[in-house]
Amino acid sequence: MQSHATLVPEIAALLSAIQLRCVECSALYPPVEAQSSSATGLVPRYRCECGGVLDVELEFTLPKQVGMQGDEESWHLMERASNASAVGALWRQVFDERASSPPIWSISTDKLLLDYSGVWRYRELILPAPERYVITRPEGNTNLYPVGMENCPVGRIGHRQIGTYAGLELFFLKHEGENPSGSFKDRGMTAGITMANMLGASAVACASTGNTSASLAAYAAQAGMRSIVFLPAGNVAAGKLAQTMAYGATTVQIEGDFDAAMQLVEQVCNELGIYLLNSLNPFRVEGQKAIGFELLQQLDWQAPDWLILPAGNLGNISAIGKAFRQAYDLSLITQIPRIAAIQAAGANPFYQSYQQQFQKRVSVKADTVASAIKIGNPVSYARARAVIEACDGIVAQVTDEEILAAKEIIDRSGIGCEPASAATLAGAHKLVAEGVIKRDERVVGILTGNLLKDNVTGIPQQRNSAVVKPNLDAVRAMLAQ
Ligand SMILES: Cc1ncc(COP(=O)(O)O)c(C=O)c1O
Repeated sequence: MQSHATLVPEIAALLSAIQLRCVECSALYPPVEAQSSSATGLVPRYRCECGGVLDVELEFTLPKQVGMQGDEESWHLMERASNASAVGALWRQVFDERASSPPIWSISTDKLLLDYSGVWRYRELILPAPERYVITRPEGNTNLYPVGMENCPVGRIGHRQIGTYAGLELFFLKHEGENPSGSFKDRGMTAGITMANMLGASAVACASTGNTSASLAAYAAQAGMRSIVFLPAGNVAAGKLAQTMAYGATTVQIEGDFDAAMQLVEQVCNELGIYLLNSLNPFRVEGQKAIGFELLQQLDWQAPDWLILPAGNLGNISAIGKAFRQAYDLSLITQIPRIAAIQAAGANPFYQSYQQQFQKRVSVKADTVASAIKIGNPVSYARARAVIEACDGIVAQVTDEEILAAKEIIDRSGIGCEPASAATLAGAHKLVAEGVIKRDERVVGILTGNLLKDNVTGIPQQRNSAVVKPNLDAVRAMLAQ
């Protein structure tokens, strides 16, 4: 990484505006520290001295041109207005203007333009990086499918079986498997790799159950950086492993589980000066906040009653919970959704801890068919716990059978998802049946990964498929069966 002296002034200024706060003890740190003994010059900080994880703090500034009807002075007055809803309206204007994808090539200036339609639509709330350092595919801008039951006023016929299964009248699924590498990880990765780029990193690394590694490898390739990934051998779905290797990552398959890989990568990065891009890195969490902002904007800033999502390493719940809180503080919304985190019963440390009112942190030996959430000692435990407590959220668990039953419904509706994502629908089904979520409440569920990531687990290999002779009689006979 670059030394402090060689950081360009605009990056040095951005870094000095950012502080990292420990989620456990509130200690504050700069995002990078100069260390003369280090061969790399600048040392990024991922943890507090007390071992706690860190959270980005940054003051938000509206872009100047927005809401500037009069002179600059009146704009500043407006910006400082005590009328919170007026400020909320200004932010909404910024995000609404950017939501439609602009041309990415300007003939008049002969310049490539940054696509602001996805994650970077919210750049002031995520990472106000100078444009030329931003590494983006672009990502985000994923669909929010209305999937409510029969009497739902919107949505496709084939999708209603999802709402019927959940027992929800107004239900939406946001498909994060529609991101460039096929999972929500791309949202955090664009922010994380942009920070790596600003710091002049030449190599990046992560531990992964498969989706982070695929995303990291894709973005590192784009940035011209080396990527090194640590995977639990034999526990990564073939599609994810194929992506990771095809994008050129050095792939270290360790004889151990994800939790062991996570411990190892942290050591390796600290010792060898490689930039760490797990969600332990607080800038990954900042990028993933865009899921929360985007779904609120897609609902015209009318917050849903509930958000449901699968929970593994707990980075995503931390990010979306933070986004909801910030959207509320900026008067973009008037109510904070409750969050339901769903764990697989065989990989349920967060659920067990929740059952004990979070009095103690639990870790387990994880085992589930949903390999993406096969995690026994989640890194973002403290962040996620704070989110659940602040939003009156809940943590539930579902069995592998419930996950696979829900996956079949999502797949057969034509939307499709990977096994871990189906925990969302399995959780909705269970929580509505138990009366925790009411059937007339407005609910958004997150589908975290694409169906093609794992083309084996939970996919009937035989149904509706047969090899026949190439003639009409054979086809007739087959269809009649
Ligand atoms: C498809 C999928 N769903 C859910 C998760 C869990 O997200 P988190 O680890 O942020 O809790 C992951 C994490 O790898 C994932 O890949």
